[in-house]
Amino acid sequence: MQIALIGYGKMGQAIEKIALERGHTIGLKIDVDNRHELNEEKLASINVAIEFTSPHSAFDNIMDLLKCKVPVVCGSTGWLDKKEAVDEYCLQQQGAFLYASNFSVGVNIFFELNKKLAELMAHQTEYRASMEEIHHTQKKDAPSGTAVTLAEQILHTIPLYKNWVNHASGKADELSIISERIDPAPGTHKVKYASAIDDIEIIHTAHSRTGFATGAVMAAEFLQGKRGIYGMKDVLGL
Ligand SMILES: NC(=O)C1=CN([C@@H]2O[C@H](COP(=O)(O)OP(=O)(O)OC[C@H]3O[C@@H](n4cnc5c(N)ncnc54)[C@H](OP(=O)(O)O)[C@@H]3O)[C@@H](O)[C@H]2O)C=CC1
Ligand SMILES: O=C(O)C1=N[C@H](C(=O)O)C[C@H](O)C1
Repeated sequence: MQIALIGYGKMGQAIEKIALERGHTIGLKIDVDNRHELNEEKLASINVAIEFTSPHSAFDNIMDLLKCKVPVVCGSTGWLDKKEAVDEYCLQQQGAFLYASNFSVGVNIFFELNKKLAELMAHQTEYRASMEEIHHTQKKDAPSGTAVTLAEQILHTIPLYKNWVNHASGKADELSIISERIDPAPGTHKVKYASAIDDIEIIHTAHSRTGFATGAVMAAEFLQGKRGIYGMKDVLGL
C-alpha cells in the first residue's frame, strides 16, 4: 500500500517505521513547510493518507484529502467540534474516513471496560467518578482526545453526570478530568470511582508510541478500498 503521511512529527515518524515494517511504502510526507504539496497531482498514487498534525490544522487537511478522493485515517485530537462537517463532506464525496482519539489496541479494550464499569456504577450513588490523564509537555490540547472519549462514555451511561470539566470540580453533576503534563509520558489515563469505603480504579499506561502507530497502520490497511465513516471498533471488531 502507498501511504501519505500528513504530519511528520513524533507520530508521523513512528507510523513510518511501522508502515515500512509491514511492507508498505511512504509515497508522500507533508509537513508545515511543504503543505502546498497536498494536492491532486501529488496524491494521485496514494492509497490512504494518515493525518497526525495538530488541533488547528487537522480539519483543513482532512477536507483537502477528501476533496482529492483520498481515504483518510486521522489521529489528530482537539478538533472534534468539526467532526460532523467532516462526516457530511465525506459522504457527499463518497469518500472514506476513519477517526480515533486513540489507535492502540489496549486503549480500545480499555474503552469497552470503561463502558462496562460505568454501567455497573450507574446506580451506585455513594461513589463519585473522576478522571486523570498524563502526557508529555509538548502536547497541545487538554484534556486529551482519549480522556474526552472516556468522559463521553461515562456521561452517556451515568445519568448523574451532565458534563465534564477540565479541573477539580465540587459539583455533584460534573465529571472532573485532571490533566498533567510531565516528560516523558506517552499517555496515561485513569478512571476512578471513590467512596468513603473504598475506591475502584482502572488505568491504561502506554509505554511508547508504538501502539498508537501500529493501530494507525492497521486502520489504513482496513480503510483501503472502502467508502464510509469508520472507527477503531470496526478495525478491531469490538
Ligand atoms: N489518536 C492517537 O492514537 C494519537 C493521537 N495523537 C495526536 O496526533 C497529533 C500529532 O501528535 P504528535 O505527532 O505527537 O505531534 P508533533 O507536534 O510531534 O507532530 C505534528 C507534526 O505536524 C506538523 N504540522 C503542523 N501543522 C501542519 C499542517 N497544517 N500540515 C501538515 N503538517 C503540519 C508539525 O510541523 P511543525 O513541527 O513544523 O509544527 C509536526 O511535524 C496530536 O493532535 C496528538 O494529540 C498523538 C498520539 C496518538
Ligand atoms: O498527544 C499525544 O501524545 C497523544 N494524544 C492522544 C490523545 O489526545 O488522547 C492519544 C495518546 O494519549 C497520545
